Amino acid sequence: MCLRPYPGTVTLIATQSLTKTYGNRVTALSDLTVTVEPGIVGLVGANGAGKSTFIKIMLGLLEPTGGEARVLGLDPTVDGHQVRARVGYMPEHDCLPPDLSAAEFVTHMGRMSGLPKTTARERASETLRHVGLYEERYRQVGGYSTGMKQRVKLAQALVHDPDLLLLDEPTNGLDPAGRDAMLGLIERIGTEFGISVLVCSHLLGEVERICDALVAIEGGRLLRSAQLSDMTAVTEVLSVEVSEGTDELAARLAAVGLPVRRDNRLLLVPVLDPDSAGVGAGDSALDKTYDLILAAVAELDLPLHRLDQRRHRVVELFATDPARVSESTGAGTALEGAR
Ligand SMILES: Nc1ncnc2c1ncn2[C@@H]1O[C@H](COP(=O)(O)OP(=O)(O)OP(=O)(O)O)[C@@H](O)[C@H]1O
Repeated sequence: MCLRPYPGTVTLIATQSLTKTYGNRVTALSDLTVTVEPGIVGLVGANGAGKSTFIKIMLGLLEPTGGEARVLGLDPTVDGHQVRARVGYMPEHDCLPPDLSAAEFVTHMGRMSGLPKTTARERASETLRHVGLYEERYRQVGGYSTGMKQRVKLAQALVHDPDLLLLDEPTNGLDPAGRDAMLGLIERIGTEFGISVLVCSHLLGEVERICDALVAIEGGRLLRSAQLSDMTAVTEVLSVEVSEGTDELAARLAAVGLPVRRDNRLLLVPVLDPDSAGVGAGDSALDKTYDLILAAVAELDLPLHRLDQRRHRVVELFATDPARVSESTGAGTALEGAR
């Protein structure tokens, strides 16, 4: 695999009012206008949000019913072949022939992408080594674990050395160790090999771990597209957690003029208004707020567990129905579909 920088100035994906309706009944994508720049980008949304539909349109496998799309400057509805020559695709569901070895299958996919026979064989070995399956490459795929099958799916997407990888729920079915390994691989593909990656997922924790930017969709509509750092910018609220005496501390903070809101074990304290009486000239309102909290904790002699400036969370972008947000996956917050 050759080392190279991201194809810097090329916009990876651009859509204008992209719409896809299935059979005049289900609108999977609705008037979606978005631009995706090079890097590792997360396409996040609950199950049924339209992520797979988006990927299939980008690959030229589905026709949109309205609007336009460009992938690496190409129109997938007319240049599907050229798009697929430059883009690797890892589908969500199991699609591997059980009676072929990984080496045979990945070589075959390389041939399908137009590589000559010997090159395809060499590239298959190299790619399988890269995903950690070199020793096992002559075993039949049917006997592989889920984690190994996911790696074969990743290898076949990489075999023709694409400029862009489209990965649909790449950690599907993996245990925590397998998930970590897969995320590590995706990160290396982006950072070491300079291949841009669009990762579709309903697991916010995962994409937050490895992505530079996120495109968030809900019900086929764009919620937001931005750098991850912009989505998790600091707020004007401090979080305080003490191991005991939370009620006492809340009362003391209120008494010194800090309005407090309780969120389970946390006390949330807005940063003082810079013009308020307690903030002297030369003091920053933030420092003053920290000082008042630390003084209250010290006076009450409480064990301070945490004190920091609260950040926005990506999950705040999505509908706040708690039934559709679950923290129980081991991969951070998961967005649950409405269906
Ligand atoms: N071939 C199809 N015919 C009819 N409706 C479809 C078809 N494919 C998808 N849909 C519907 O379109 C909507 C978007 O589906 P899509 O698979 O793109 O979402 P997704 O975000 O990828 O979800 P998942 O992760 O569950 O696949 C859903 O309501 C889905 O039921």
